[in-house]
Amino acid sequence: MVHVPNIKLNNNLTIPAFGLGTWQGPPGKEAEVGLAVKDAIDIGYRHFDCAHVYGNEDIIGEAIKEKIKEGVVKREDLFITSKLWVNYNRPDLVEPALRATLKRLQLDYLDLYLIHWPFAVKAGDNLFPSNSKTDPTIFSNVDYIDTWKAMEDVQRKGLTKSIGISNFNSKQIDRLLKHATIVPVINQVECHAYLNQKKLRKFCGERGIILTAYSPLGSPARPWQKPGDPSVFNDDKIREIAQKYGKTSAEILLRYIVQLGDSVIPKSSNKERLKQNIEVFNFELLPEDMEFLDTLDCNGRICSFDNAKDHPHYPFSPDVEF
Ligand SMILES: NC(=O)C1=CN([C@@H]2O[C@H](COP(=O)(O)OP(=O)(O)OC[C@H]3O[C@@H](n4cnc5c(N)ncnc54)[C@H](OP(=O)(O)O)[C@@H]3O)[C@@H](O)[C@H]2O)C=CC1
Ligand SMILES: O=C1CO[C@H](CO)[C@@H](O)[C@@H]1O
Repeated sequence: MVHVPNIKLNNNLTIPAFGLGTWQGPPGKEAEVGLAVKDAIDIGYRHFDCAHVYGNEDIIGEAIKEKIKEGVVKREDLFITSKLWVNYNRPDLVEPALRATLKRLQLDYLDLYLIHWPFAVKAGDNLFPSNSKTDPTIFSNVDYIDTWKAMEDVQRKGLTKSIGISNFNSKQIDRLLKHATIVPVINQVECHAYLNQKKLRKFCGERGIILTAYSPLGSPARPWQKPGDPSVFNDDKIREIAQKYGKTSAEILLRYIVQLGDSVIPKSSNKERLKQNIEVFNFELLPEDMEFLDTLDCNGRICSFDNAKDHPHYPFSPDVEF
């Protein structure tokens, strides 16, 4: 069984440094995730990153239930994250949204619940509200501070062990901390060799917040990819380092994040790749290779949610450095 180290959170709980991403990019592939979760549990994965918007919490819930029933794991061995989608950021919708997630996952509590994005869209059950196919998204002006207060309430009620944020920038975190009673344990952000988040990691670390790195392989199957987009996954320089260690590019990219100290959540639905990915704890990159990988940073963000760029709580405006 693979041994995955834990990272200590600011509330003295821990998060496994490695987990499985469950966002299935291409539509129609939702069912694959059930098999992937079951394979992953057999391999030794204990940390699963879910979200309402991924549309597969029910399938993941079934897979987890099956593995608990088989006696392979107990609920308390698992670390399950989910995220509040932006149509439920209004404070009175947070608890019902979390309860619906728990129902789909067939769980009594989450280990971690995250605000998925700091901006909100029109409240209601439509995840992507717009007036027509060509119209832009209908946004709302819910303040993430008010959402956070409701997140604190659901933690107090025991519906989740910890709460955190995702896609928040440094200014938003500072503002949140001025109003928060509970400090977020995690900021889940895009992080890979083209966007290594050095400044945000330091900033969050000084405030007791750990980063979880999403799209650590550069999300090579993301639906909005265009031909010619830069690809960290296919970078020749990473391939060269991989050859030097007798590893794959994926292993080098994942080991890089692990050595930066984040929790990392690559997605795979392939049993061999699930095994390969979690074995990044059995080798180490030399300091000179870490330094070289640092030089590849080029602010290469791929998950930028451009639709929301004019929203006052959009996190990636050019006027905010990190
Ligand atoms: N908070 C947020 O806003 C966001 C969170 N996330 C979370 O982060 C997770 C990971 O990010 P994601 O965007 O999915 O992308 P990743 O960077 O994890 O890349 C996943 C892709 O890489 C392929 N892959 C995985 N392992 C290997 C390997 N060893 N060799 C070759 N190819 C490999 C997978 O294909 P295959 O399945 O065929 O192996 C899949 O197509 C998501 O699933 C989600 O849980 C992601 C985006 C935004
Ligand atoms: O986690 C994510 C992946 O999918 C979503 C869209 O469908 C993204 O917006 C999001 O941040």
